[in-house]
Amino acid sequence: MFKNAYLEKVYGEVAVRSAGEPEFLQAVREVLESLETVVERRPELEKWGILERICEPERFVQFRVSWVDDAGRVQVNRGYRCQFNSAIGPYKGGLRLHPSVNASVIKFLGFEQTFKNSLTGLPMGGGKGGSDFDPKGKSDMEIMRFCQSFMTELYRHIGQFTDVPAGDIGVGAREIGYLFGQYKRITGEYSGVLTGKGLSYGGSLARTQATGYGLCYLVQEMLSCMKGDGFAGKTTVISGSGNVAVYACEKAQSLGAKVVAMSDSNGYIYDPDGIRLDVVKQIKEVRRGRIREYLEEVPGAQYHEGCRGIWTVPCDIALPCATQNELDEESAAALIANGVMAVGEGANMPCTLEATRALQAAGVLFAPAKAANAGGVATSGLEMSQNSLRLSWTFEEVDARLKEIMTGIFHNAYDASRECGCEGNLVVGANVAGFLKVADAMLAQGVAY
Ligand SMILES: NC(=O)C1=CN([C@@H]2O[C@H](COP(=O)(O)OP(=O)(O)OC[C@H]3O[C@@H](n4cnc5c(N)ncnc54)[C@H](O)[C@@H]3O)[C@@H](O)[C@H]2O)C=CC1
Ligand SMILES: O=C(O)CCC(=O)C(=O)O
Repeated sequence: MFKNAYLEKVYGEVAVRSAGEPEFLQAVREVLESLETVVERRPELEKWGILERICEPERFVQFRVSWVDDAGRVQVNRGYRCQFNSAIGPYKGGLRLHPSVNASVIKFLGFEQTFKNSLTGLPMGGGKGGSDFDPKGKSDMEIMRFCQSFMTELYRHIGQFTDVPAGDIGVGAREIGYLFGQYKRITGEYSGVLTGKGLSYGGSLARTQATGYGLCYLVQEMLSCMKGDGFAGKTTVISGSGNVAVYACEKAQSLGAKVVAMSDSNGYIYDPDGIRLDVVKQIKEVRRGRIREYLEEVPGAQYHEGCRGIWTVPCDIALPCATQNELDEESAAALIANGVMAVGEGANMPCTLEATRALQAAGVLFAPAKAANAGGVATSGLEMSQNSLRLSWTFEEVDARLKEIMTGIFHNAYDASRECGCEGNLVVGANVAGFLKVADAMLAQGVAY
């Protein structure tokens, strides 16, 4: 699998130590496969055990979260925080609430976050957390009690200078508000300990839009530099209908794309006239309903059960924005057969390794998640800066910085791919560029013995 013996050894050790953690091993393998030329050029990486260290979280906390439901019954969930790497700044990364959350998922997300945060150019280490709690169907009071109980343990592990969580799947402004309130209640401290906060208590303008907008800024730059093209006039398919998907749709449409399909975990809608985002926002952001309800407002659209079918919808640009491994080799084959031109990963690791390889081999432009969805955490970094300065920047100011950061990430990854001898392979480029900054900081900081 690896040409280089050091990479083979490191991956073998991780595979033994993390047996039973498939998502984590998938993420590690993808990064290590990108580092062949780097380890050849930099023997000090092996001497100082950088790869062994970078693949092992600095700290992994697992805890019980007990809370009382509306019927007065005690419920128990499992909470996690993985503090993966603090070489370039305090741990930073979201919290995910979803029944599929386990140690493997949290570790893969924390590992990816380390390199993604490095690519933003901002001083943030990598972390991730969450719980197997399922927010679907829970009342507002149940969500509040869960968040308060979760923070009652989490607060001792986080802080504005140590670890700054934010949202992810199942965690939006409402949950961040409950988490922040409980942190403040327990510690008596008013600080930028979380990002994605409401605007009335320290949140940043444009954080809500940032991941989706940022994805489109990077894809637009990739299309422009690598194909002399852009979103204008392109048929686009976006999976998911949560935070990332909704704002990717908004920006793609404003850049002239025609978005024809979106989905949730039950199925997808196809609207040949172009998705009406006001309807999707009403369903998802206001009513917290299901995507099939779109047909009540737009009877001319179609609804199909099952979410993978969305990749059979013909399109020029595909933006997977739902969850990990949602786009497999079969889906990639369908996209290629329909002439897809570019894929931009809005979700974390939405394409399987096989799907990524197939798309790249077919000459499809491919923007990997670490680069493409870094706009969310980059804007969280800007929220931290504003909190420290006790200032709020305008929407236009934050959006302009976001755009600059995303175009910078594209060029950084592109240049790194050229230096590695595989010009245009942004998977390799993003992994190498993200890795080198973290590795150099680890080398500079030494190893304790
Ligand atoms: N919110 C953020 O700022 C960032 C999020 N991400 C990633 O983007 C992805 C989406 O996150 P959010 O939009 O924040 O979550 P969200 O909770 O707002 O939305 C998730 C959406 O995906 C749908 N979904 C779940 N499983 C699905 C499946 N198998 N097929 C189709 N739809 C499915 C859900 O119904 C929901 O509409 C995740 O991978 C997350 O880690 C990455 C960077 C930043
Ligand atoms: O805004 C943040 O801190 C984290 C965003 C996130 O979870 C991600 O980039 O996957």
